[in-house]
Amino acid sequence: MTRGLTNEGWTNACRRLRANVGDAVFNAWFARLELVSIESGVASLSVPTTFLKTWIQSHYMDRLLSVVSAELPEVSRLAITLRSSTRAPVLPIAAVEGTTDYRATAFDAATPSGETFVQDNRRPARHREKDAGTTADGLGGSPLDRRLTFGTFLVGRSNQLAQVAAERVANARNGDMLLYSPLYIHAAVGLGKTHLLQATAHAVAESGRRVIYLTAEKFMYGFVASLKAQTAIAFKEKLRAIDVLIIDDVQFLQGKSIQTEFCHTLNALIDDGRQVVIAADRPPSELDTLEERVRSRLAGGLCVEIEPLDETLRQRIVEARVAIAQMVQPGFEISPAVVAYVARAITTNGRDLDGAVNRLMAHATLNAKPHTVESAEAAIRDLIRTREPKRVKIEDIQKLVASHYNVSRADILSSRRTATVVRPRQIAMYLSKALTPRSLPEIGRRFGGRDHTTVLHAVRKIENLCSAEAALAEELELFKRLLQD
Ligand SMILES: Nc1ncnc2c1ncn2[C@@H]1O[C@H](COP(=O)(O)OP(=O)(O)OP(=O)(O)O)[C@@H](O)[C@H]1O
Repeated sequence: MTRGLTNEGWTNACRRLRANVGDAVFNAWFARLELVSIESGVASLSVPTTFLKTWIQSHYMDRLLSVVSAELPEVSRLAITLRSSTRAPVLPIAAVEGTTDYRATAFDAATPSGETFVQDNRRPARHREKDAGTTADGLGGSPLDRRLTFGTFLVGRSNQLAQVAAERVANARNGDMLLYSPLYIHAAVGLGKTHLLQATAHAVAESGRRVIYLTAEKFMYGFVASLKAQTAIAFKEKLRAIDVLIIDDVQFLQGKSIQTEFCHTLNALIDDGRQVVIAADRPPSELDTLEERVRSRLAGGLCVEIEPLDETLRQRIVEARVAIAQMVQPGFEISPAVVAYVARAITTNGRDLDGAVNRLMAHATLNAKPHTVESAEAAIRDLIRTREPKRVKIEDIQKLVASHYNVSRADILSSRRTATVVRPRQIAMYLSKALTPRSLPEIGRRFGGRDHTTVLHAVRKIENLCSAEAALAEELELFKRLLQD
């Protein structure tokens, strides 16, 4: 059987299983199950934890075998194995190996103007992204990526303030009164800091002003190299002679003498009315490795955060990426339903959205047919797992705990006091307190109208048991992960 058919069979088997056991149980126990191989009638399936492996083996082997063999008739036995958390799943991902970085394909191959870029794919992804493109400026700054402009930066509620501030900086003219310097932009990974900083650098350069964009790493490297070559004074003068200094990833700035130099440069530029723009993955007050005076100087201008991308913005980013991908692969079609699905499923950041479109493109080529929501789901399944913890519902906690302990949700809500029901009920109450913002009285109400003191007693009891019973502690950890995934 070809890999494409095997993938399809596996996806269908998962769908059957979901229909068979229901969404809550499927999500709890099977969402992380992956097909590794089929050899001599044995389908090898992997899971990430021993607990899941044991649970599936002791409760679901028959049902699992029946759905798998119904879709993949060559399978007569199953083997559940443990996979390492770092290894990439073998199927279906192996089929698109080497193409997971979206920029290495669509975004690299063509810009909206059709321009082609060359890039060294052997360099680590992080550096490749920051240093992609070829327009190194004459001042020894980090190279700018020509694709990262204001034109390609999509604006939504989460990044509007940062975008407006950056554009103001970019549009200012020498001699204008500075509104804020430094402009400090912070955000979690992949939310567009580098994009915005490089867009600013492009726009400033186009206006004829002198701009330098440096990663903190490059700043450190440049300073140390100039010290070695005894050209430190020239290095400082060069930096202080520019109109706009842009430093990315300032959280990586290390070393006392480097920080002192950095602080001098900041002071010299800001005091002289020049613009400084900084980005980091946290606010200045949390830059623990930086000296206090550097932190306070960084906090002295305008500090804005890019917040997680909302669904509408994610959808627009996916649409834009698909449009670029279509320049490379004209037959590549993604239906609005699939775009909406990707935007809903990938909640983490722009980089993961890039990765998802890249996956879809590779899978579409492989399968030679347009994606359905189901095939898209299978193609990007492992990317979805890296998303932020979701809001947990008390009802989901009750369902999961009940299914784990082989009792019904009605038992948990009932007034039954047998040990087989009391313990799951207390665990579910404990998890409700730990994973939701609900108050004790609210939790009590949601557990069959119990008093808040009953909930408090349950929470304390499970906390105490956890310190004595390692197995219970491990089980609770797993529940938490399953519920938040
Ligand atoms: N608003 C946006 N519009 C268009 N593309 C975006 C937007 N936000 C993020 N992206 C894209 O998401 C990817 C990651 O963005 P970027 O590299 O700028 O993130 P970052 O915040 O600098 O991440 P890191 O902290 O890892 O350096 C890039 O391909 C970028 O173009």
